[in-house]
Amino acid sequence: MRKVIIAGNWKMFKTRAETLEFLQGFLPQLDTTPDDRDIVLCAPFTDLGTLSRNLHGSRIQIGAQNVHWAESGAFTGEISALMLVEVGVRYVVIGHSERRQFFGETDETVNLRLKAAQKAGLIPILCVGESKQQRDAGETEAIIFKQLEHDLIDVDQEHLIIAYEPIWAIGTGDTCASAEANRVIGLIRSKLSNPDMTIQYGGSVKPDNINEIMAQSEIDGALVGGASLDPQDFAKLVNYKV
Ligand SMILES: O=C(CO)COP(=O)(O)O
Repeated sequence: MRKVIIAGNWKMFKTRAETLEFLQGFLPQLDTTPDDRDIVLCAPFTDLGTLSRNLHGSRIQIGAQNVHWAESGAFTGEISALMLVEVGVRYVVIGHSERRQFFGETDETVNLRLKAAQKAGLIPILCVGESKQQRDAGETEAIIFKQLEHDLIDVDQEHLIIAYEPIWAIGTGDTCASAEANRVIGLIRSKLSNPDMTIQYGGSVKPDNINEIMAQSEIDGALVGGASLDPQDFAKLVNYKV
């Protein structure tokens, strides 16, 4: 049985006060959430301690949005996997398209981060996906296969989640048709040594399309940006019905 994970990626949103306000609105709505799904919140570094203190004993697990590959060292501004583990983090997003696009992330550094995260006991959420230009040029499969081939060198596929996030669907409201997301995720699965890996879809997932997305046979969850910021919307997402 593949594990279903609904994860919020807060990106660079929410101060500590806003995080507490979110929890106040969201937590009471978890009472009716079926336990066949895991829930993860991937927050900015400065919110991780707040989440950890306030989610003790809760079913929500905590994720970060990046991690450096070295265990420690003179890397001003970076955070190590051990530092994340120490504040109660269990998951970490690696290779998000925003990091590949704006911060020089390459398949080589993604691979280093994946291995360092796993070594410390974190479960990476590896993001892959094509741009609009690549899709229009018919390169979707080639781009994703290339990402997987390089990113996964010597990576443990038993302790890994993949998120298929077509770049053109992120933050645009232009969701990938669920059948197409299902097709691409099926192709991703065919390249893996662990066929039971949880593979999420990400890109404009909202309360009004989550049921259709989760009804797809290959899709094991969602990585949600914008709609995870609102406690009512995120509650609707984790309470999806198929
Ligand atoms: O990038 C995403 C999640 O990592 C998706 O963002 P949106 O849900 O805002 O499109």
